[in-house]
Amino acid sequence: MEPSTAPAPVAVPTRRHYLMCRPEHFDVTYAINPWMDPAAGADARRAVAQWEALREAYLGLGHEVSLIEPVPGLPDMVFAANGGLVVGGRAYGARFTHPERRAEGPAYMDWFRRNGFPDVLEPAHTNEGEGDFLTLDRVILAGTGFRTDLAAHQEAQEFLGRPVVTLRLVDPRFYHLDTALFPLDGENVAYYPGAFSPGSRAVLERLFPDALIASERDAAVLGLNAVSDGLNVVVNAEAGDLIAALRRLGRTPVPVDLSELRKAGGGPKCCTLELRPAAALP
Ligand SMILES: CN(C)C(=N)NCCC[C@H](N)C(=O)O
Repeated sequence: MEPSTAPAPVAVPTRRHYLMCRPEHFDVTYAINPWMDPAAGADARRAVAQWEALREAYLGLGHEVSLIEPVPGLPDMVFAANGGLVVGGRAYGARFTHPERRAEGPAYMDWFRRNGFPDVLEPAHTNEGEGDFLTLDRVILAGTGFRTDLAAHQEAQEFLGRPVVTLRLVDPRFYHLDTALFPLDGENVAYYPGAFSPGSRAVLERLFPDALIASERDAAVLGLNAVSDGLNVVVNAEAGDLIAALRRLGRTPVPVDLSELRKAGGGPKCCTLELRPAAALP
């Protein structure tokens, strides 16, 4: 972890609205990323207990949490972040890469339409929602390389009217952008450089000269799959160096144990889709 020389900015939390999906049907029955081992499976009861603690953490921080009904036969549906991208009250739907998850896209789009987000774009291009689109005040950062197509970056930009900056992922362990980077607030990010192509690393250095640079050790426990409200950072408890660095930056880490969900390759952010109403961003 590189020490920060810049004075810590004053961190201000804002109240968020999250969508989550209880992992009632969670299991590891197929392998679509290097974290998944169907022979080992997973324990849905343990996953539900860990997920409940995550939901409690958000409620304890004063955030609103809405729930989508889990669908039998869709064990990865708990990873709500992949279900779409909601910015300015508009919902850009997901279109999953792997057939095993394809039915999740319409399920989430249906939820958006029925729950106050009628302006939904059914995507023409493959994209896995907030797994590969991370929203800051001025730009949306977008990952490609493993799941989300480059053409989806354009599609999201046109639909949402916000600049989308493409970042290329190169390490299969970090197959979604939100495994390798998270917004600390509306203007700055934390990331693991090894997950990105040289050109994308240069882009990140230009855009975020004061970024928090995370180690491979923290990235390898999905420490960067974290959720910040501007002050409080809900983060995998095993990411010790990252947690210490957040404290030094004046942030409040909120460690959680999602080790059961990590068996499918997910962490706190994967379980959390932010619903940004119109006028929530500058
Ligand atoms: C953004 N991230 C990392 C996630 N939302 N990950 C969860 C997806 C896990 C699922 N088994 C898959 O491979 O699609």
